[in-house]
Amino acid sequence: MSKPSALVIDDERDIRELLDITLSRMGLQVDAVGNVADAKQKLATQRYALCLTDMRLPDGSGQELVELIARAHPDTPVAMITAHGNMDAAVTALKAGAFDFVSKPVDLGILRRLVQTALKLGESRRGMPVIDAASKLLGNSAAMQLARATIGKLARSQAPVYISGESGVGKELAARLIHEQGPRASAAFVPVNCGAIPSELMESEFFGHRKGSFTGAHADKDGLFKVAQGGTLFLDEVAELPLHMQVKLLRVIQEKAVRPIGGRDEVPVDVRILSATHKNLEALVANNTFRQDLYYRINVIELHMPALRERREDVPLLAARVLERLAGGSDAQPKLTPAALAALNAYDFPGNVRELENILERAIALCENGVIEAGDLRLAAQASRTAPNANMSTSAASVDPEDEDDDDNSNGPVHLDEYISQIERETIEKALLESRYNKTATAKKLGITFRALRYKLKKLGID
Ligand SMILES: Nc1ncnc2c1ncn2[C@@H]1O[C@H](COP(=O)(O)OP(=O)(O)OP(=O)(O)O)[C@@H](O)[C@H]1O
Repeated sequence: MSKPSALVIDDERDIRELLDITLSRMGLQVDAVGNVADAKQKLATQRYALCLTDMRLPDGSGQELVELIARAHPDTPVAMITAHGNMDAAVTALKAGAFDFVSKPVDLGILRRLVQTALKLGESRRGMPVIDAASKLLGNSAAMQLARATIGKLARSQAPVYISGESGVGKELAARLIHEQGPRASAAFVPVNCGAIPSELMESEFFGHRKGSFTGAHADKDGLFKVAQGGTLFLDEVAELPLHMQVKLLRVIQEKAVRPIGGRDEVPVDVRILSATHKNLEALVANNTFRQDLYYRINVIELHMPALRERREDVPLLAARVLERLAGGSDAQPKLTPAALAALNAYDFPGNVRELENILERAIALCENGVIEAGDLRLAAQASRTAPNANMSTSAASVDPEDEDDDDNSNGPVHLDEYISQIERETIEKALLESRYNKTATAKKLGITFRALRYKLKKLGID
């Protein structure tokens, strides 16, 4: 098999030579040129497995080359060599389609990893197993098809992606797919809920610590960046990062290196950062609770996951798959009556796909003979407390003939639901008080996950 080839564009002879030697030792055949015109000529005649370009060139800019390659040779990964600390140039290049950047003076360890990632992108084009995204991130609506196509493209880049969208829309699922479809798939995907780590433990959790660096540090501990080495770190609920951690994270992204607590040296890290929050991060930047510079760096590319009510046509497919999964392969899979399906189709789903899953799980428990009636969905009572569009929710409830006389029936199921909610609310409020409003401790006390607690707080309108 012929060697993969690389094109290096830098006007400094020393750097060209250094890159040439390093890449040649990695088994690449290297062409090294010193300006834009020569680079264009090479690109017109040969296919490259990788391009590395300097930012400032005598007859133009590296940015111009990045744009040209993204447009005319989209299969060729191009990385920008930036001046130390010039993240603005790196972000601009990533936005234009560069797959990564490396800053000067070039750290050879980081460069080697970058090259390996680029070569893997080539391998993935040559028949590595293809992930069927449509069977994981379900939905045939135009919005979901676009989301899946965007995810496929983002998987090829190393740029930080910020995934926005309401709670339960599938942000984590999207992040997993970006990881699984990309060159980092064989390394770890490490999701971390930034709201669930106590502020004082955060630095040690992220960066690790050395034995004896603080009371209780009985042994060396690897941080999450180390665990995710070569893979992806997914910062869920990134808005919950305290300001002191935001500063530290910014440095890591810039330097591509971490320093464990008590450690003397910085350790290079090769981790792609994906982040998400259901909060409006831009608004948090505006009121100074989230650093603008960090926002700018984690949000190089934004992927917006649409709310379920904006793609109602996906509800029947999602409902069918959830029922299938909950039935666990048994033949006695519960069925929705047409009225129940109509009620779901008209419902607003403030908690999105996660809420749909919860509704169906509860309906399976409530229904008789494996037939889910509209009343088993309990949409009306739930919607009156949570749906932003109460009219829509009421119309959903009216699809169910059984619910029509519920108002006159004080023993009816809606009242049972409210009674249960009341108990839930009291129990959660008591646990919150006892845990001094620490949500992680509250969730532990209640024996539920942090996410489940957050969902219930939202559902019950507890602030
Ligand atoms: N398009 C989809 N197809 C199949 N399942 C989905 C889809 N979207 C979401 N889900 C499911 O809904 C649930 C919630 O998804 P996920 O945790 O990815 O949402 P999220 O946006 O990260 O939520 P949060 O903001 O609360 O962290 C999961 O069980 C996930 O598998």
